[in-house]
Amino acid sequence: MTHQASDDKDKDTKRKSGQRNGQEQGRGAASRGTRTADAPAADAPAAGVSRRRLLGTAAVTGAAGLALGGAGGAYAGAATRDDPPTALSTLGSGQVPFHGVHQAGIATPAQAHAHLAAFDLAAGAGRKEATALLRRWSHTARRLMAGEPAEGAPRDTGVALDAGPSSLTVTFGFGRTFFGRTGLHKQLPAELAPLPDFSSDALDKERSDGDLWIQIGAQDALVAFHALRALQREAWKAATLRWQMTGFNRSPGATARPMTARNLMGQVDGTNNPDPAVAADRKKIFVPENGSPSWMAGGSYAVVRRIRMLLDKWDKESLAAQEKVIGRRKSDGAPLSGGSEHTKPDLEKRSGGSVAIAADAHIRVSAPETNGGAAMLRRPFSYHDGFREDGAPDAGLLFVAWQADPLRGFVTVQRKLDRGDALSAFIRHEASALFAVPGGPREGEYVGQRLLET
Ligand SMILES: C=CC1=C(C)c2cc3[nH]c(cc4nc(cc5[nH]c(cc1n2)c(C)c5CCC(=O)O)C(CCC(=O)O)=C4C)c(C)c3C=C
Ligand SMILES: [Fe+2]
Repeated sequence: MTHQASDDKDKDTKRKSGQRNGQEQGRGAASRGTRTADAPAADAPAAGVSRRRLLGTAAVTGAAGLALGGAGGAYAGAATRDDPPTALSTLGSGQVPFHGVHQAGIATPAQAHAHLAAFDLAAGAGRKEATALLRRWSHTARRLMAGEPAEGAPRDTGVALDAGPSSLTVTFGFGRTFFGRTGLHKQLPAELAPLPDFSSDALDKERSDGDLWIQIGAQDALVAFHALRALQREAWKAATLRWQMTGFNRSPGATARPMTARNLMGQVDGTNNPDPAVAADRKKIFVPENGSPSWMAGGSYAVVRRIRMLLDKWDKESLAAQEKVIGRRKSDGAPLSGGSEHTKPDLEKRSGGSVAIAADAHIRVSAPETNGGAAMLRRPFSYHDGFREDGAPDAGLLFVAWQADPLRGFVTVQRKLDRGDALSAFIRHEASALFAVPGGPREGEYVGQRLLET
């Protein structure tokens, strides 16, 4: 992570810096062409990709066999000069639409590269400046997601030239403090009430909260950085960076077949998530069309937690002990009650005189069944920001949880985890934020228009 306001401070013991897992990348990030903002894309490269059409064929490059991580995740074979020209990659051509019922970057399968950034409105900036900023940011996000260069002043940096849109998504949110600073108190959703304190919190206020939030995801690191930089520059004098965190996930094509991602503890992470394609699950993730406040229709609330993993401690545990902490097998993510990864955990099952999934196992304590149905869509990214003075990696999870109501999602579950999760001994919650993420913009709209023009 970088922290604009306190670069020097970062050199202290903490080495400040941000996650993910979730649904499998290989399942299609690369194979996704155009898709709706809330659904995975089809295979075909997006029509009209204009920044740079990804036609890098073997013939063009003169380097036959440069098969870069194709969609389905198959490892590149040893191609020969006689092979027919092959598109260098479908990875770059993946395009996610900016417009839609929901903003992109929520139901979109998590990409390999991410930036999370929070901004505060500058002193003296109010609703007018915020409105102009959201207009600028939306204009640029739409262009970049379509593979076009930024066109606002200052001019495009060129960092993403030659690359396709690479499934870039840019998602915007509003923090609680935004409403006071813009005089929009009456529009403040009750759901943005501050998160309660949890006993295991060790939060750094400087890396928490913020008036505005941007989540950027892309299958290419340069495309992701390009978007971050373009949006930061366009903040101009209206807003300044409060904190920024960089995250990553497995690259599409790294596994031979689509698989759920792993986190930096080595666990299969993201198995039991609500499915945005299922209507009943969608209700848990998104505010309904007739929801309140009306400007949040189709929106969602994002809880962001930077959770450092105590990896030196974790890595010393035996495999059996690690599996007991989570309640799942490390090799394939199967529940300890038996079956394979997607078998429903049997919380009652006993083996050898005790429950197969321990009373304090993470999946028991966090399961909707033990939390009155509370659920959230976890869409995290891993982070690694170097090493601390004691030699331990400054690494963990940028935990991003999406829900229609944080009280019925994150808060309920975290209260329970705080009291009795075996995983707590191996993690530290270091930063926290909650953002209202409005629904997706319709054609011709900018993000947040229904809030800012009420
Ligand atoms: C408050 C919510 C949660 C926090 C914070 C959290 C942190 C956290 N989790 C893992 C690793 C895994 N979590 C898994 C499942 C899981 N976790 C939560 C919630 C929080 N996790 C839920 C609701 C669930 C699903 C429970 C269920 O219904 O089965 C798993 C198992 C695989 C999976 O389903 O994804 C792992 C592994 C880490 C490492 C972590 C903090 C660093
Ligand atoms: Fe978890």
